[in-house]
Amino acid sequence: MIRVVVAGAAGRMGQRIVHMVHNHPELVLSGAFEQSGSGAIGKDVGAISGLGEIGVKITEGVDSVLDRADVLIDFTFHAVTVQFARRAAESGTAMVIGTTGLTSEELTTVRTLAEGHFPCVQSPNMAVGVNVLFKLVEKAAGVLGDAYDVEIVEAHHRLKKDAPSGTALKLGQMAATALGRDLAEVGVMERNGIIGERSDREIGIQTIRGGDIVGEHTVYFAGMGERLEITHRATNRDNFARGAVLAAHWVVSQPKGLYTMFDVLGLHTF
Ligand SMILES: NC(=O)C1=CN([C@@H]2O[C@H](COP(=O)(O)OP(=O)(O)OC[C@H]3O[C@@H](n4cnc5c(N)ncnc54)[C@H](OP(=O)(O)O)[C@@H]3O)[C@@H](O)[C@H]2O)C=CC1
Ligand SMILES: O=C(O)C1=N[C@H](C(=O)O)C[C@H](O)C1
Repeated sequence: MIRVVVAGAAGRMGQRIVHMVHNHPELVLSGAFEQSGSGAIGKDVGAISGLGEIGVKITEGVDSVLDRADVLIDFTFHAVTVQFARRAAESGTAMVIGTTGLTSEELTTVRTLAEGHFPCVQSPNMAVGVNVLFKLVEKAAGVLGDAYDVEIVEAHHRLKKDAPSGTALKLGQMAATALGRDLAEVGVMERNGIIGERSDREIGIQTIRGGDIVGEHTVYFAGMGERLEITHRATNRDNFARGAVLAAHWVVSQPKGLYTMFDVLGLHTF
């Protein structure tokens, strides 16, 4: 059995991952933790996540459980993800990182640590449908080329902390790369006032936050006289959790290095 520890186990994603790990025939939930001060510490993680008691208590901090982990699944907060990656590097523990909002410096740190010390799957979206969307957008941008304006709109629940979503940024990167552009140069994340005409090369990424929207992404390829729109809508979090659990099962038998869901799902050549 593969021993899985879940970080942020009482969170929205943590709870769904606990469910999926608990019900997986080849995985065992060997630990679940929250940060110091959390009201969930000491409680049975099954009771918190709606499974009923399963005999695994939520403990305090990564060091309380890391020695019980073959793989650590992290859906928490960008700054702590890097701390967990440092600890995983020391112990050689595999990781699955779903947390978004990492700065480019934090992403570089995670990459360097993983390449030197442990296998890690990192993706801003673990859902199969979204990973297919990434590839469709890459292909569509490559075929349509500069004659079509690329605009991305994402919508999420009112409690989300980062914007734009990690998924929207990756969609922007996929389109930018296919068009030979650099998203850091051409990405436009806000428009307000007398901004003038749209430039040919910009890629717009706009954000909606409200209510309990789980996660929606639309990519527009707007041409003169026609428009292609490709949308993914998540209606619950199980798609993300299922992908994270698939990645956890896959990553434990990989050599050290940083991987994406394209590796897990075999989508590189799609
Ligand atoms: N890759 C993907 O497929 C997906 C990625 N995400 C990303 O996952 C992240 C989490 O999302 P979500 O579950 O909705 O957020 P939540 O806030 O519901 O869950 C995060 C959990 O992590 C806990 N946490 C924060 N700091 C620590 C720490 N130092 N140690 C242990 N636990 C900690 C939080 O505790 P506290 O409440 O005390 O802060 C909380 O319980 C976000 O970055 C989101 O964008 C979300 C869905 C899919
Ligand atoms: O915070 C969320 O909820 C989600 N975050 C991810 C992101 O930032 O892309 C993925 C998903 O859309 C849900």
